[in-house]
Amino acid sequence: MEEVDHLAHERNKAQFDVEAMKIVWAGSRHAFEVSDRMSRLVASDPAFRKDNRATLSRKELFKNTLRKAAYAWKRIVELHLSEEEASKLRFFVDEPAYTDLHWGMFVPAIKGQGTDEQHQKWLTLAYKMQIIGCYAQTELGHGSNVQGLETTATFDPKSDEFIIHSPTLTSSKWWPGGLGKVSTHAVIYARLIIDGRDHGVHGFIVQLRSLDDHLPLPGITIGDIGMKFGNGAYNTMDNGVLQFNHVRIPRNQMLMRVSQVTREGKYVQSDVPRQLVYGTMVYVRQTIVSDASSALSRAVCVAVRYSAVRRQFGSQDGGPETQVIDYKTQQSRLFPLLASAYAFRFVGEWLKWLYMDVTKRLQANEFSTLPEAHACTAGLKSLTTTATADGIEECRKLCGGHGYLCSSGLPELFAVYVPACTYEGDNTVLLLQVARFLMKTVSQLGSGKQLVGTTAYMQRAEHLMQCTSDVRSAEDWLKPSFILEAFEARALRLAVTCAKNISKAPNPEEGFSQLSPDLAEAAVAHCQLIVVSKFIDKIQGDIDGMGLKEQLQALCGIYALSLLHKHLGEFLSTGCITPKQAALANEKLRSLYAKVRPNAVALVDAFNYTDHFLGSILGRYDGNVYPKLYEEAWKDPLNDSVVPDGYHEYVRPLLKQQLRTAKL
Ligand SMILES: CC(C)(COP(=O)(O)OP(=O)(O)OC[C@H]1O[C@@H](n2cnc3c(N)ncnc32)[C@H](O)[C@@H]1OP(=O)(O)O)[C@@H](O)C(=O)NCCC(=O)NCCSC(=O)CCCC(=O)O
Ligand SMILES: Cc1cc2nc3c(=O)[nH]c(=O)nc-3n(C[C@H](O)[C@H](O)[C@H](O)COP(=O)(O)OP(=O)(O)OC[C@H]3O[C@@H](n4cnc5c(N)ncnc54)[C@H](O)[C@@H]3O)c2cc1C
Repeated sequence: MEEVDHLAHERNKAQFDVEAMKIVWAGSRHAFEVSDRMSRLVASDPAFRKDNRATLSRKELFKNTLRKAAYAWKRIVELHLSEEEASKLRFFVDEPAYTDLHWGMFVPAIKGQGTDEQHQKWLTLAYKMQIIGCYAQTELGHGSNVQGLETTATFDPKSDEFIIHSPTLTSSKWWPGGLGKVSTHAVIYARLIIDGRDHGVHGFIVQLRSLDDHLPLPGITIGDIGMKFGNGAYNTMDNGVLQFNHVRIPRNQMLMRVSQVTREGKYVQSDVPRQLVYGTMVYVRQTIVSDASSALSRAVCVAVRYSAVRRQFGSQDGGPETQVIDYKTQQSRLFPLLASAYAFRFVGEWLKWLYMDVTKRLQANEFSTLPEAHACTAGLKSLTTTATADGIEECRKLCGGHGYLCSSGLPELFAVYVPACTYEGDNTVLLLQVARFLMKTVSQLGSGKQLVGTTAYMQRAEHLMQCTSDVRSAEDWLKPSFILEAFEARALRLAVTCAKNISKAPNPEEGFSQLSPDLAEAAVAHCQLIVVSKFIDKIQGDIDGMGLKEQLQALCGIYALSLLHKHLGEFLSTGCITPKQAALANEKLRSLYAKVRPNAVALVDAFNYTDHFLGSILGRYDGNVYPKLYEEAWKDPLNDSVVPDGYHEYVRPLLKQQLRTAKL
């Protein structure tokens, strides 16, 4: 039977070259080709099927994940895939697994904090998966407060070993992914104790399980911490609990790039900043920003396609009803999310560049850009994951009742995604890190210190503190200079107000604590400015392809002006814009929605997602939603029999009783 594209009429309306946009979305032609090839490889292989996850029991689900991870590794080896290809393949398998932590944290922790010798020994094993590792930092009693960790690593000069110990219940490692059932090794974070002196938290490589029978080594207790939010979802991951009872490891298993312990038990701090112990978190936070654009774009792809398929009301003379995507309210909820998906993509690209740049500098012992890299990764991780988690849920609502079905793919996407607001740093805790950085920067204003990078705008404090916007028409709001000035003035004024209020407190720490809600808002304003400015930079760079610039300009305008609308109170109360200018911004926003409307389906096609990856009947490429939704319902195990199990025990007696009552 010939396949019908129910969305063809939408695709025909597109005013830009979708194939060219796919390259822009992917970052380069090469990235597009790798991504396209790997997604098809996964989608065409029945071993990677994932449509049954919500109905499997935890044990079946977990075993199935182990099977897929092993099979993925087999394919990676057989096909001689590069690191880039392998990581894309795992991405498209689309199932949280111990491998995420092995490749995503264990390997980077050793790479970033280990010495050359340690790389040689441990990375060689890890790259071949002859050992499997996880990242065990968080404890039952302490997650956000890394300095508060309780696990100890006490140096024993007699045997040249560290003794790893969990002194309390709250010091049990708790949460690390891959730990519960699979990892053979871990990078453990513990307090280094030498001769009774506490040198703070350091990383250690510890073997947890035997490589022969997988049993925990003596002195080690490990298990899974139990079911998590949602069916399927993150329950494919064995987040674990771990306790040590005086476990001995050789001295050379402390990660010694940042500081060393000598044979004699001398603690040596190199000139590398201590904060590099936190380096793996900086790396992962940076990857989380790109992942946010992937998760949000996926939800938006489902919601846009389905909104074009779904019709409600407005039928005239027996004609079709209105596509829900044509309702302005639907557009005002959906298009800012579409714009955010693109915005996060571009800021993620930039952040990756920033991270590489810092890494290069660190290698050359140049540490000056580390605080900014920390503030940017922490802030953007927080901003993008909060917006993405909220955005996925909004997309589910945008799909009406059918969005609540697991077959829409959205409940599972939300359940898998939402812990990103917590892991790798709670989002509020991270915003307060940005705020600390901002307060430091504000305190340097007027000192003659040259501000660079993402705080360079503060250099123009004198102007930004008193300027009023020159916007006179709705059209003016499309000009990058007007948008940037409004966002810069708002961010700076919020930060400066916080600094002034802190200075009134008895001491800075007390002031910071009292003002922390305002500080978190100032941090959000600063981070939104970064996203807006990187979007503008992207558009001002080289972009080839028919109509691409126009579409991206419209999306950038939607991103910025919808934020302006949402945070209007801040823009008005800080005097950055007038109520009249706010009304003009809203007028412009409406016209941008109209501009994007005919291109909406093509703009989500540019993400190049296969139906396998989307995992959503509502988001199917061909828009053939109703027959497939109907078909899918019959696959539910509850429909295996017409009369359900339990009818005879629990339903029939009730009905009989009612019959007797009725006869009375
Ligand atoms: C909140 C902080 C940052 C607090 O750090 P602190 O040293 O106690 O206190 P502070 O006075 O605020 O900071 C001291 C100083 O350290 C700086 N700093 C802090 N973090 C970094 C960094 N990463 N890079 C570079 N610099 C950093 C701060 O800016 C401070 O600098 P300053 O003294 O002001 O110049 C820290 O405890 C932290 O990062 N907590 C969050 C814990 C976290 O993210 N855990 C992640 C566990 S792994 C995980 O969740 C994996 C999930 C993976 C998955 O499944 O995908
Ligand atoms: C799915 C998942 C996977 C994980 N994987 C790993 C892993 O692989 N390895 C690992 O080591 N860890 C892992 N974690 C742990 C994770 O990193 C921590 O949960 C996270 O850092 C938050 O810490 P917490 O749980 O202690 O939150 P808490 O700090 O207890 O937060 C609770 C509340 O207190 C607030 N709060 C805390 N401190 C402050 C403050 N100073 N100021 C204002 N408000 C504050 C927070 O905003 C939050 O609202 C994982 C967690 C999850 C959910």
